Amino acid sequence: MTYDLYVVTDEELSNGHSHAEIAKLAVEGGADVIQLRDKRMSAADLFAEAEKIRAITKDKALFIVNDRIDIALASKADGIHLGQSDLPVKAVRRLVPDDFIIGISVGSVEEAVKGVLDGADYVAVSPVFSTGSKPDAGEGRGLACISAVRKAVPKEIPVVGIGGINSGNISEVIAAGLDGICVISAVVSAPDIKKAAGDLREKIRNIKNE
Ligand SMILES: Cc1ncc(COP(=O)(O)OP(=O)(O)O)c(N)n1
Ligand SMILES: Cc1ncsc1CCOP(=O)(O)O
Ligand SMILES: [Mg+2]
Repeated sequence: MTYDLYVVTDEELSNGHSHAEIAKLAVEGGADVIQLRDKRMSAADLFAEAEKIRAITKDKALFIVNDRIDIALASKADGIHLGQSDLPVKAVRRLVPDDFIIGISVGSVEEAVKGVLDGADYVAVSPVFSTGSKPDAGEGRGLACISAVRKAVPKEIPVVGIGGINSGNISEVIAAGLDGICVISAVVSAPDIKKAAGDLREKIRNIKNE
């Protein structure tokens, strides 16, 4: 299981694609992880997209649901992504099977260490750079935060990063310590989602093999 290329869906930032269409094209391009993220859909509509994405990702990619443990469990997703203002990791850990993946957004070493102690399976430095894709994300934490978090958490815990990452800065974020990169616009807003995912994944693999 790898977190090399982690694609977060966003219908509003795509050129007319549904979450499931984005997921299908990204998986065809080689995405390792798909996160369903939508702050506006009804539970019924979100569940319908989640079921489609579960089928698309089966045996091909991990499927993570943002924020919503009800949708994640009901759709048999592989895991959930939680932020600092979402349900606490400890509370969700009590609800889910042992192999269920819990990811946590972190903006500091302290949040990363606490997240792992509470039971998170991966940490996401968030946001790495400032981004227009999440207006309330705040200021970028920068490369120093990546390096500090990577040093502070056990090597078995993947450290990914999100926010303003694209083909032009992958090298530096991986050099700083990221195990995988999470993107919205670099894939979802591209004219050819499959090609954008494929190009990014190839670049990540090449950098890691250098
Ligand atoms: C992989 C990944 N990292 C960070 C986030 C952001 O989570 P959060 O801070 O809870 O903000 P919202 O995405 O819920 O607006 C994420 N979703 N995925
Ligand atoms: C969901 C999320 N969480 C922190 S930044 C962000 C948005 C990332 O989008 P982009 O890859 O387009 O900067
Ligand atoms: Mg959240």
